[in-house]
Amino acid sequence: MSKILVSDPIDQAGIDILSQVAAVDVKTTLKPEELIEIIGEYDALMIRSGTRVTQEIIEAGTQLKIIGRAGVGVDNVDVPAATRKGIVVVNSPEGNTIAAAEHAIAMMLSMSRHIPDANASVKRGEWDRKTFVGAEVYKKTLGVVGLGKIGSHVANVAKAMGMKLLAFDPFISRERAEQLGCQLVDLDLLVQQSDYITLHIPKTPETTHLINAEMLAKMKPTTRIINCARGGIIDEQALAVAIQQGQIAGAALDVYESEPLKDSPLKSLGKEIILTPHLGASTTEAQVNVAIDVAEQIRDVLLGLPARSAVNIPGLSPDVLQELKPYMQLAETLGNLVGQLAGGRVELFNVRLQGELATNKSQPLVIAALKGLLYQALRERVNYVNANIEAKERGIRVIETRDASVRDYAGSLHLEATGTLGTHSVTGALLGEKEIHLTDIDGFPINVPPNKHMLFTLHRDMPGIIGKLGSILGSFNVNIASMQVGRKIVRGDAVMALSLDDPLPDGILSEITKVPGIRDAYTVTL
Ligand SMILES: NC(=O)C1=CN([C@@H]2O[C@H](COP(=O)(O)OP(=O)(O)OC[C@H]3O[C@@H](n4cnc5c(N)ncnc54)[C@H](O)[C@@H]3O)[C@@H](O)[C@H]2O)C=CC1
Ligand SMILES: O=C(O)C(=O)COP(=O)(O)O
Repeated sequence: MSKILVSDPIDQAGIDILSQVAAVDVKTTLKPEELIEIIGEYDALMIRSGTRVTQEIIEAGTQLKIIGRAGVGVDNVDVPAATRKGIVVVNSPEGNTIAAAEHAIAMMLSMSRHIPDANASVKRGEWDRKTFVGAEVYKKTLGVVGLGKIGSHVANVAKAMGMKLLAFDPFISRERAEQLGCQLVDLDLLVQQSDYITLHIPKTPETTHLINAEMLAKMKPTTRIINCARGGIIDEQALAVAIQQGQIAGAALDVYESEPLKDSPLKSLGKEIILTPHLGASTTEAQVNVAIDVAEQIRDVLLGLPARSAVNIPGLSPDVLQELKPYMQLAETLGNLVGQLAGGRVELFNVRLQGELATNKSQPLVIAALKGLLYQALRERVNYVNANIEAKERGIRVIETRDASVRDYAGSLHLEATGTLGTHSVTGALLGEKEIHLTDIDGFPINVPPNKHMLFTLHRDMPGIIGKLGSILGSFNVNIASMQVGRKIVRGDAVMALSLDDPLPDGILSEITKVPGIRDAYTVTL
């Protein structure tokens, strides 16, 4: 039975799903060295932001197949190291969007009305109404940095509160920003004009210290800044100085350069600053959402199915995946088959997406085909995550082409592998939405479902060949389940595809190729 380690607090709904397929250990107080020591036993690791999954942990996770982040940010996971080892990293891109957006709004209003300090003063027995005079957000300008899922919801709510909206996001179109009621501007203008600035971007090398002393100096003395995205996007030292010196009015932070926040000049500031302990995603609703979302993906991956929100498998969004699911197996089977026909080292791999598959959305099928192609060499070590890297390291050039005009089937795939031993091709399609059929081998039309054990021959179409082949297989005690000949012209070249009940014993191929008229024979195990 598989084993899953849950190393951060996860809602029980997620644990229940994981328990359907694996033994689940919940250990939420592990030190890094303790995690390294035990991770080798586990097939999957489920985390939140509390666990740093370093390269060292990934190296020690010799059985790991998947790391599930019950939330959005995967900056605490060494994703490139996981990718190199073929470990899928999944997250929950939308499960906590509303929670994080509402936290940002709550921070903005709490900061404007000094709610945390006013509350504390009443609880101390005071009744001080002068100190806590606040500011309204109505008709003020909110600058949204990062107009993705969370930033968009914040913009919608802020608009409803009567705020004027500026946005900075180099990857968002002007039309999208306008739809959200935001004027798209550059960061300089945004920081100069905003009364409130809220950050909703990932932490990357480009965004680290994006808000630094220089940026803070451009802000108005009345500006308040909110960071519910990632620590380190604001330079904390520079922020503390800017608040102390009255360069800006205040800040509300949920995330920090180093968590938990220990010694920091931010802690000694007064009512100008609000600090929460990374609570953006901490609502009952969001925790149920992300736990279920990620646990389902871990369960699926352990059952051999693809994940819907893998961060290190390109182009696999849930709706696309749903559409492509039946074709993924087709692509993988054909890749495996053509790899075995080609034998030797493959140098060029051409994947042609045909009919309704001839769209950009079908790109994951290329990876699935590549995974199939590499299966003979790498077995279980190749997966959707590392297939591209493995192909590159083996010097396999992958060419992807599309032909929407091929209409024999709704969608079909044509794979061609050229290697040290020559070129082979195979085409396949789905019948009745699920059943895989091989429709062409090396340019010869056939129509057979793939079988675990198969034999293909290239021969001259002439009387007696089939009989001779049958007797050889019989003499080796191999039972034929089905047989089909594909030919272009009568008595010309032909391909025979045989499905066998038994594996082919060693030595049988040389017997088969001795039959006059049989030029080549290939065994395939799928
Ligand atoms: N405090 C908390 O508990 C939570 C924090 N988060 C964090 O919130 C952030 C935003 O999350 P989502 O909205 O779900 O992500 P998203 O991917 O939907 O949006 C991010 C946006 O940032 C933009 N962006 C990327 N680089 C940029 C740059 N250099 N300058 C300006 N814009 C840039 C992207 O184009 C995208 O539109 C992430 O850092 C995530 O980790 C998310 C959930 C909870
Ligand atoms: O989803 C995210 O990016 C978050 O920051 C939430 O973090 P958490 O799961 O609450 O540790």
